[in-house]
Parts: sequence; C-alpha cells; structure tokens
Amino acid sequence: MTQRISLTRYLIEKQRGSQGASGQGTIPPQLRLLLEVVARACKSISLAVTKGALGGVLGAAESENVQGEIQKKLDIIANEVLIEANEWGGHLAAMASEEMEGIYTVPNRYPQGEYLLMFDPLDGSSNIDVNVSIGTIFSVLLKDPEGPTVSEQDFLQAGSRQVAAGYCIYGPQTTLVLTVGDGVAMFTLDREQGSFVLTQENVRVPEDTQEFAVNMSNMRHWAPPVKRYIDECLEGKEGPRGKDFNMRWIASMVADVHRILTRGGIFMYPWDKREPGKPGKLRLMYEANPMGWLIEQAGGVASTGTERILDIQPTQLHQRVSVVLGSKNEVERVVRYHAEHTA
Ligand SMILES: O=P(O)(O)OC[C@H]1O[C@](O)(COP(=O)(O)O)[C@@H](O)[C@@H]1O
Ligand SMILES: [Mg+2]
Ligand SMILES: [Mg+2]
Repeated sequence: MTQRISLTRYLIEKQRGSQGASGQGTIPPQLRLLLEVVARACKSISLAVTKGALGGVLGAAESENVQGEIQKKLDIIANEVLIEANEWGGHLAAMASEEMEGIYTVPNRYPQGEYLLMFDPLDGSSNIDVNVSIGTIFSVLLKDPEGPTVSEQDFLQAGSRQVAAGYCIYGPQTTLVLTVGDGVAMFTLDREQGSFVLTQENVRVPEDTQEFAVNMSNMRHWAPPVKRYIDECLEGKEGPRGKDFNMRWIASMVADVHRILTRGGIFMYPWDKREPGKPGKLRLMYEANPMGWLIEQAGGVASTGTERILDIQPTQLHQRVSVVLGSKNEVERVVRYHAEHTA
C-alpha cells in the first residue's frame, strides 16, 4: 500500500528540506504552523458548509461589507473562524479580510509573529444557498521586520512577495490547494481521519485549452480585445481559431480556478464599461494575487490583460483588478489582443 502523506507531514518535510532531520527547508517553522492553523480553520468552515440549513448557516445576514455587498451568514462565520483560529498562535502580526474594512492586529495579550495573513473567507457567496461549490482563499506575506508596529501599509506588497498562498474548496470533496513557491500541491480532506491527505503534487495547467470561463451576461460591456477573444471562441471550427470551444461559469472563483488547475482552461473577470473607474470586480489582495501565484506555479499565466497580476504594486487594501488567468497560450493570446488594440 502506498503511504498516505498528511498535510502536517508534507509541511514538516518542507521545513526540513532535502537533508532530512538536520536540514533547512523551504519554509520556516512559523510559516508551517500558520499554514496548519489555516487548514484547521478551513476544516471547521467545511463542517459548517456541510451542515447547511441544518446548522442554520444559510441566508443573508443583516449587514453589508466594506464593498457595499450584502453579507451572507457564512461570510461572517468563516471570517470569525479564521480570525479566532489564527490570532493567538504567535505566528501572525495582523490579518486582513474581504469582509473587514481595516486590518485586524493581533491583540497585545497574544504573542506577535512576523507574518501577515489575508483572506477571502467565503468565495462564491452567491452559491452558498444553492449548494454549489464555494471556498476560502488565502495569501501570506512577511511584515517589514524594521517597522515597530503593523499598519495597513505593511500589507501593500506586490503579489510576487507572497510566501504562501492557497485555497480550500468546499465541493463534493473538500480540497486544500497550496503553494509555498515550489509548485502546487492538493490535499483532500479525509473526514473519517479528520486530516488533509496529499492527493496531487506538481500540479500543471495544460498550455492549451478549448474551455473558457467568463460571465457572458456582461459581454456588451466588455472592452474590444476581450470581446474579440470570446467572439472568436464562439465562432468555433468555422472561425479563425479553427476549433470548437466549451464554456463553464460556476460563479465561484475557487471552483473555476480549481477546474483550470485540474484540466486547463481560461478564466476572465475583465474590466467593463459600466463602472469605467473600477478596474474589475475581483479583489487583488484576497483573490487575484493568491490565485495568480497558484496558476503561475502550475505553469499558467495570470494577467490583467495588460500586465502581470503579481507585479501590481497595491495602493489600497480592497483594491479591485481585472483578471485573465489559466492556460498559458490562451492567456497570452488575450494579452496580445490587448496590445494590438492599443498599438
Ligand atoms: O456573479 P458574477 O458576476 O458571475 O461573479 C462571480 C464572481 O464573483 C465572486 O463570487 C466574488 O467573490 P465573493 O463571493 O467572495 O464576493 C467570484 O468568486 C466569482 O468569480
Ligand atoms: Mg471572492
Ligand atoms: Mg468572499
């Protein structure tokens, strides 16, 4: 029988590195502990998701988040679970969440760590009540060691400086997907054992695809390069691409990205002209950066259409961004269409 590798063991081996017991690996012990706590929090959220109506977790809460979106009960529950699990462990300086206006500094009564944790506690909120896959997305940065206290400014680092990123998808299976900068690994939750078990390593996104994911109802609002790309896909075999394309849109970024990491594809949430001043719908710090890094680590490309997502220097915690990510050759084509349009 092949040996099962738990997330804990995988992380300890990463910490030790290739020299084994005496070695120095790719992740420090504090980062390992932090990732284990995040995984534990995801396990609790998964349990709440599974209970659904029985656990009283469905439906809207009576509040709005900082982006003016009506919060679901699960948005709030997942946010609280992540904060409570992470605040006392001593590995964090502060947290930031899609559901909170400002940063959450670790209270003085707990030891302070050097890491910053960002999360979208519940991604795909419109799917919670209809029993469709949803998830949690997270990203980890290092605090400036020279700074005496932690502030929002510490979080405003480009995605290329992430030290860990991942998501947990709550679907037919609960799967945690992780990168610490040396490839992408997937861990499936074994509910009987209560642990995440390594089920795929060295995840690779195929360079080519015939499957796109975009909210087609926004088509009339898109910029010409995005419209050109999708029009050509829709023309299929008879059009310039000479092949038929399939479409999928789950409306949970975690689920759409998980499909792309599993079998390839291109995902787009582009800028559109309804609110020209708003770069896009998705959030840079909680959605685009972690997903962009995972996709790059699996051999794909993540762009706004005009620049690499991971190179963007954030100016605001809740900054929005246009997102085009997935199979290398398709994303590069969309980038080329943008360049040709402005040339
Ligand atoms: O409802 P639309 O326009 O299809 O948007 C779906 C997109 O919005 C999101 O649900 C936004 O995330 P939240 O649920 O965390 O706000 C993405 O996961 C998804 O890709
Ligand atoms: Mg989201
Ligand atoms: Mg969310």
